[in-house]
Amino acid sequence: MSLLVKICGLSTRETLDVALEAGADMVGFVFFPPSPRHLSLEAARKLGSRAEGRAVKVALTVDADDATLENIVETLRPDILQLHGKETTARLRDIKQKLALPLMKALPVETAADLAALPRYAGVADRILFDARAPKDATRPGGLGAPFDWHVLENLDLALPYMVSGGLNAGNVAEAVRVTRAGGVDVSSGVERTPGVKDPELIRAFIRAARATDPSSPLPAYGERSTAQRAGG
Ligand SMILES: O=C(O)c1ccccc1NCC(=O)[C@H](O)[C@H](O)COP(=O)(O)O
Repeated sequence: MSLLVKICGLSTRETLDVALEAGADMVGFVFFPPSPRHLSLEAARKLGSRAEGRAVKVALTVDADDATLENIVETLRPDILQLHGKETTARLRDIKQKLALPLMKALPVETAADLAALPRYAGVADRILFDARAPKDATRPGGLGAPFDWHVLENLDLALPYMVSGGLNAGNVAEAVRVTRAGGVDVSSGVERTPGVKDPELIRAFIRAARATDPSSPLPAYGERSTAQRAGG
């Protein structure tokens, strides 16, 4: 199956269009006020309708309560929820039962010990996102532009679809895929000129570099599978 490419933290119509036209499979929208990529619900409504049917819409939240999630689902109409906080497996089951959407659980990685959390989440999440663990003094748990040691995942044997993120860019994405054998890649800082400001050429370069790692799919992978298939794995 071809590599899934996610551009995360999109917040303008122009850069969303660039990501969609360049063939991103997934487009991520951040709902976390301390983030420079945070979206208002009204902006989410507009960007969500623009992306409808053209890529998997990912709503990214951090330990959000039910009301916040319900508002996001109503306005963005996401295909999958990315839970990027300390959400427990019980909370994932609760969200699944209430919202009936696929869940991608972000797991912070610094050392191999961080993989201990994987078995319990693999039993309830639909996808796993391995992201670089944020420093203790970070203002947000992701989107920090720093990679983790991908070799931590080199012997991973996981039936669940998983993506890798953290400090990716056009220059290192091929190595990240080679070492981790991830089925998807996710980038935010690596396609920005300044935090929260996506750059069209960096978006295009990243997607080209990611596609080049998978000669079986020179074309954008999005058209090959339904939105639901991409969202759920
Ligand atoms: O992007 C953010 O601002 C963010 C804020 C709070 C929680 C998660 C966040 N991003 C999560 C993502 O999926 C990022 O794409 C991922 O962490 C990679 O980010 P980067 O290292 O900047 O490419």
